[in-house]
Amino acid sequence: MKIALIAHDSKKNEMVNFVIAYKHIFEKHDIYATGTTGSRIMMESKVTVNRLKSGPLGGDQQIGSMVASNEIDLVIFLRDPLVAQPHEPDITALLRLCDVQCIPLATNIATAELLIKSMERADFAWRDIVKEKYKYVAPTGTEG
Ligand SMILES: O=C(CO)COP(=O)(O)O
Repeated sequence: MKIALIAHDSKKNEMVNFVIAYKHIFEKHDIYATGTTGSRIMMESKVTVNRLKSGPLGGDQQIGSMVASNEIDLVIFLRDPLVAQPHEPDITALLRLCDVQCIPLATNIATAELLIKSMERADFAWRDIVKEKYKYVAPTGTEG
């Protein structure tokens, strides 16, 4: 499965500790993360991460694009609900796309734990069926 991990600054320690605690699960999956979150996770947990751009520089939109193509199976986005972000429209768009595509989304650590434990139990097997059904096929005749 492909898991996206994103954390705002005040939640980055929580995210790193979460990945360390469930390292045995995260190691079995493809992890994608926004820039700074990804660096912290890689440095402190040694879990391999596909790092995208930093959130405010387009990282949330990169993950949103993967969600729109139904490529991401789980999004864990530890948001800071008390601090306004300069890229709030990108954040809202990503959350909206998760709902559009019915992608499991955790925005706090309590839900993240429930979802990661359910992934360990293979409760996410339905995602393989959905991905196959809605596989993105690039339109033809658009090149050049
Ligand atoms: O801003 C973010 C999500 O909106 C997170 O980005 P970073 O992981 O680069 O800090």
